[in-house]
Amino acid sequence: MAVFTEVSLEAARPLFEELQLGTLLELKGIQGGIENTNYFATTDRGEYVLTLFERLTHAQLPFYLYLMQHLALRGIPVPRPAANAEGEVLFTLCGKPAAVANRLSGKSQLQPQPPHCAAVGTTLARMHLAGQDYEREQPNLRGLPWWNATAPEVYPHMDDSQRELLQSELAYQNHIAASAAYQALPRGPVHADLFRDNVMFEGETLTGCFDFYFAGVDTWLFDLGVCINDWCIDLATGVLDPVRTQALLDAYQAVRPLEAAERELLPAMLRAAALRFWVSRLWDFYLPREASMLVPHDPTHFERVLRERIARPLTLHTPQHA
Ligand SMILES: Nc1ncnc2c1ncn2[C@@H]1O[C@H](COP(=O)(O)OP(=O)(O)O)[C@@H](O)[C@H]1O
Ligand SMILES: N[C@@H](CCOP(=O)(O)O)C(=O)O
Repeated sequence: MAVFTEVSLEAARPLFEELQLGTLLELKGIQGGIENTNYFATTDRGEYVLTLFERLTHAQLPFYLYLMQHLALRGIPVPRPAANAEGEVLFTLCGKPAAVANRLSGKSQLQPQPPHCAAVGTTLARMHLAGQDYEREQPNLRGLPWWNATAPEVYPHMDDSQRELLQSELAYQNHIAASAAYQALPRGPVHADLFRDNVMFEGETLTGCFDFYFAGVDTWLFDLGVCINDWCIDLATGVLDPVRTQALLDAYQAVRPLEAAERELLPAMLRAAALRFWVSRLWDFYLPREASMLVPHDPTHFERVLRERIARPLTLHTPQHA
């Protein structure tokens, strides 16, 4: 379910009028999603998505919504939040922060093939470059400081071998983060959660990326690691599929070739990306927030991925176009 707040046509109509999106004809609750209330909205002008934010506050949302607007204006396929005459994109509906964006066509590709991975690589690199001149600042709130703060909360729930792995990986990532090579990595606003379920395709054409609510400023390489760890793996084992990995990396590098330091640190960032989702899944699993509607994902998946990245670091091949 993903309609936590019921919205009537009458309640939503004034917002669509203010946004000059036409007369609202239909609202249909979207069943996917676990965090927000989402409706497909039909007006006499087109198809939109109405989102009521159930967790994020009015103060937190502008970074994400204006980032989506910034990227959409630069031709990146992301939902563009509709603005009123004053340029505002964040509103209040039924007592919740709310926004309206265009509806993306297509559907998620949950069994990606090399062309899908290549499309993700191309779009990710274009997104990174397009975000360079975004002016709002917010760190990745699920970055190293959060992992360091959260690990002690989950240690009591782990067995010895898991705790040792988490402790040693955190020590390794703190060491990497302090290095000159890491600090020189290019960075900017990153999606930070561009998993299979956050991208739409029509056939092999990528039609949109959505769910920017974990975005923040971080290294572009970390974002690349997040994508590879989801799009290019065998989900049962966590093992990287060499063909899909190469397809994603080649496509990314055809738009933005990796710098020498990035090539060197990619194995470390693949580990960082696995650690990030292992920690968040452990936290969601063992310390569910009161009244949370979130259904926790399996933490052992990313424990497996992390062990795999440590055991078999990725070796980079020369890109096809070089
Ligand atoms: N702009 C959009 N265009 C088309 N479908 C969308 C759009 N935004 C969200 N959706 C649909 O709504 C579902 C839930 O959205 P998501 O952002 O993942 O919600 P949640 O934040 O609750 O997890 C997605 O799986 C997708 O099917
Ligand atoms: N991709 C994350 C969970 C983030 O939730 P989302 O549904 O908002 O993308 C994970 O797999 O742990």
